[in-house]
Amino acid sequence: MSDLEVDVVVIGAGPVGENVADRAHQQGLSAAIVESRLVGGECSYYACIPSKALLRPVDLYAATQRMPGVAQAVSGTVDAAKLLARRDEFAGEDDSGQADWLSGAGITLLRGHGRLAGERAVEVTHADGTTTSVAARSVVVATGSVPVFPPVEGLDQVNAWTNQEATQVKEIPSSLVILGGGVVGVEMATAFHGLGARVTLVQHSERLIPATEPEAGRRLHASLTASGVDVRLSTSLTAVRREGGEVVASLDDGTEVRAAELLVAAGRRPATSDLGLESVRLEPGTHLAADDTTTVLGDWLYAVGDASTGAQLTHMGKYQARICGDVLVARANGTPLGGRYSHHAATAEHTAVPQVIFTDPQVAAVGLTEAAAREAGLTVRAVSYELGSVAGASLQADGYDGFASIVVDTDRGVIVGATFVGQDVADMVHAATIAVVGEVPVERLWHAVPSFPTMSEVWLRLLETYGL
Ligand SMILES: Cc1cc2nc3c(=O)[nH]c(=O)nc-3n(C[C@H](O)[C@H](O)[C@H](O)COP(=O)(O)OP(=O)(O)OC[C@H]3O[C@@H](n4cnc5c(N)ncnc54)[C@H](O)[C@@H]3O)c2cc1C
Ligand SMILES: NC(=O)c1ccc[n+]([C@@H]2O[C@H](COP(=O)([O-])OP(=O)(O)OC[C@H]3O[C@@H](n4cnc5c(N)ncnc54)[C@H](O)[C@@H]3O)[C@@H](O)[C@H]2O)c1
Repeated sequence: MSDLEVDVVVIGAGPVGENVADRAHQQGLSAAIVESRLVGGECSYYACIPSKALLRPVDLYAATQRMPGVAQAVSGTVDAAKLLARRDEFAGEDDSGQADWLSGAGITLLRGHGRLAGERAVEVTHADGTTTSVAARSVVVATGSVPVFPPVEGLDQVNAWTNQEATQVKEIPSSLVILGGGVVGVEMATAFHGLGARVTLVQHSERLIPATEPEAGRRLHASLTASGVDVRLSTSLTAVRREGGEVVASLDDGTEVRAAELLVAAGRRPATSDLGLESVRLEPGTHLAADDTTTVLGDWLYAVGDASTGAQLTHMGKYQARICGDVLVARANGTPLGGRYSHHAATAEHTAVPQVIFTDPQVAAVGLTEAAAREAGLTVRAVSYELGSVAGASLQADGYDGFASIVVDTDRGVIVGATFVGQDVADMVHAATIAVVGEVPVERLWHAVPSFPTMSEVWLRLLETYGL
């Protein structure tokens, strides 16, 4: 006999888990959610929200420096204490508001560590050691991810920062070494450099943000370097030690870098090691392979968000969550599941994952890069255009540096990928997302006239460059 019986139990109350529980509950299913730390998850306290709260003032300041007449008005140094206080307003480590929201929504919150205990069963271990057993028609894993520590000598002995210490920083250190030039690495380099730290970024591959178009990494590299960040490409950290309070990082080019702190931003792994996966014959520590309906096993085990094989982004996790909630409801009601573009298939995971990297320049992209499209066997042609040559961009900032590119599937005449790099491009990617998801023929896009003088005029230039 279980302590609690519900239609659905979700393990992990990050943004993704919360959305599954809410979506299913709003359509009549009883739902419980298990959380071992803070309701709201990594995103709310240690990732998306605090990082963007740190980055926005840096971004704003950079923009003023490209505007004669304003640059002089905004002189002096950034008041880091005020910015950290503002960050705390967004991402203080208090989840009472989110917990209240759950209870107001009628979802049962179980605080503790959740583990699968066989099919359709979850055991929750609370902080005081007591347990609650939950029986559910469906179990959803939404446990998120944790940082990876590469095998570097001494790395586990220097109190290295992860994204948690970086985003919750109480005082800006005088200097910071960052291991990893992926998304976390470049965003945190931008934030900490802008807030006054001397930053060294170590990346073992030959470019920054390697998953994006190569030109995006090149422009970002040039900009970070010009602003004073010491970027070491094709370089690995071989050993690290603390000496007199400082971190001493030994690099494989024979040099050493000294800094007050070291941030590890070398990727993430799913938080599935201690989840009882062995009780249902799944491999602990692996990403849970979910199909397009978010189902992992039979009609009862589901996975969404960073713990699953989907994209590691909040908006994509929440998209999977909406699909998962609707699949749970359909199965509970005996309704057949719909197809590719129904509410029951996370189709965009394959074709149209958008992402914005909040650096200076911003990098906003959706769908496939040219290389990824070719690897997928598509026949494509990519064209690009200097954003600074568009009237809207040159009005936006003096010396505007940026570019846009589209990847066109020439067999079907539709865009399968787009990238925008430059100041204030974040919101431009959604138009591209609509074009990719809608599979709008480029001939039809010719009639989507961008307003003058906006940066979206680059769409017209891209289509002209393509040959329309
Ligand atoms: C520095 C940084 C910045 C980022 N910025 C962005 C951004 O700007 N935009 C974007 O889209 N994405 C961003 N991301 C990625 C984003 O944070 C993740 O994709 C998102 O948090 C995934 O949500 P989730 O709900 O799957 O997992 P999480 O947010 O990690 O939540 C999982 C929750 O499950 C709980 N949990 C884990 N195991 C158990 C268990 N066994 N029992 C009970 N509870 C458990 C955890 O305590 C946690 O609260 C960023 C990531 C980092 C590191
Ligand atoms: N704005 C956003 O959307 C945003 C912001 C931050 C994070 N995120 C998400 O969080 C996830 C994790 O980000 P991340 O930056 O930790 O991972 P990542 O996989 O994007 O980047 C890690 C980088 O570290 C490098 N690296 C790994 N081991 C190394 C080593 N030993 N020495 C030197 N370099 C090494 C890799 O080459 C890689 O480029 C990403 O998948 C991303 O989607 C998104």
